[in-house]
Amino acid sequence: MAPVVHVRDLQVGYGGAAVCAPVAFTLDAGGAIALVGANGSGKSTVLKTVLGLLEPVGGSVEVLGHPVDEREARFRREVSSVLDDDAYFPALTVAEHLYLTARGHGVLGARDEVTDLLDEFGLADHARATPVSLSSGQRRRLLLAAGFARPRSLLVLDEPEQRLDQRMRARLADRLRAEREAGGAVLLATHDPELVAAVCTHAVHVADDESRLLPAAEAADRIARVAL
Ligand SMILES: Nc1ncnc2c1ncn2[C@@H]1O[C@H](COP(=O)(O)OP(=O)(O)OP(=O)(O)O)[C@@H](O)[C@H]1O
Repeated sequence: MAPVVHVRDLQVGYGGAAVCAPVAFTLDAGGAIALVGANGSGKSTVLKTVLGLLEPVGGSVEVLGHPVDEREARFRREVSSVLDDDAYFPALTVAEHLYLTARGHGVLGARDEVTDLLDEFGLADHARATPVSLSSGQRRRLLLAAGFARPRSLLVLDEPEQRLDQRMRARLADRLRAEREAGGAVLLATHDPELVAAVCTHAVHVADDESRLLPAAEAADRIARVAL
C-alpha cells in the first residue's frame, strides 16, 4: 500500500526561492509526524506544499500514491486540513458550520456527529452563536472541530495548539491519538513539545542548513530545552 504522504528532497518556498533545506519523510496510515523548528523556518510552507496550495520549488510530494492536486475530488475526499487562518462563514452558526462540513462530505448521521463534536470541543453552549461572537480560542476550537467533522485519511494541522487552553490541548492530543488508532495519518506543525511527545512517532526539524528526521521523544525534549 502506498504511504499516505511521501516527500522526497522537497524544497519549498515562494517565487522559486526555497525558504529552508530540503525535507524528506514518509508518513504511513496510523502514523503522525510533527514539523518542528523556529519561527519562520518553513513549517507552514511545507504544509501548504503538501496540500497542493504551493508548487514545490524542487523534489516531489505524493499523497496516497499520487502527485498532489488539490483540485481533484479524490484528494479533497481524503485530506482534511486546518491551517493557521480564521476561515469561517460569518453568517453561519457554530452548529451550522459543522453540519455543513459533515453533510458536504456525505457524512451519514451528521446531526449526531455534530452533537458529539460540539461536546468534545467544548462548544455545546455556543452551538447557536456566530463566529464573530466567539472568543479567539473558541473560534479555533470551531475550526479544529470542522477538521474532524468529515471523513479523511490524512489530517493536516498547522499549530493546532494555538490559542487553546491546557485542558483543550490535552483533549486534542487524545483525539489525535484516537485518529492514529483508527488508522488515520496526522501531519502537523507545532511548537508544543507535549503534543509532539503525546501524539507523534517522528518529527522533522525544518531548518536553513539541514532538515532532519528525529524520533518524536528527542524532538519534544529539544523543544522543551529550547534547543530547536
Ligand atoms: N506568502 C509568502 N511570500 C513570501 N514569503 C513568505 C510567504 N509566507 C511566508 N513567507 C516566508 O517564508 C518563510 C517561512 O515561513 P513559514 O510561515 O513557513 O514559517 P513557519 O516555520 O511556519 O513559522 P512559524 O513558526 O512562525 O509559524 C519565512 O521567512 C516567511 O517570511
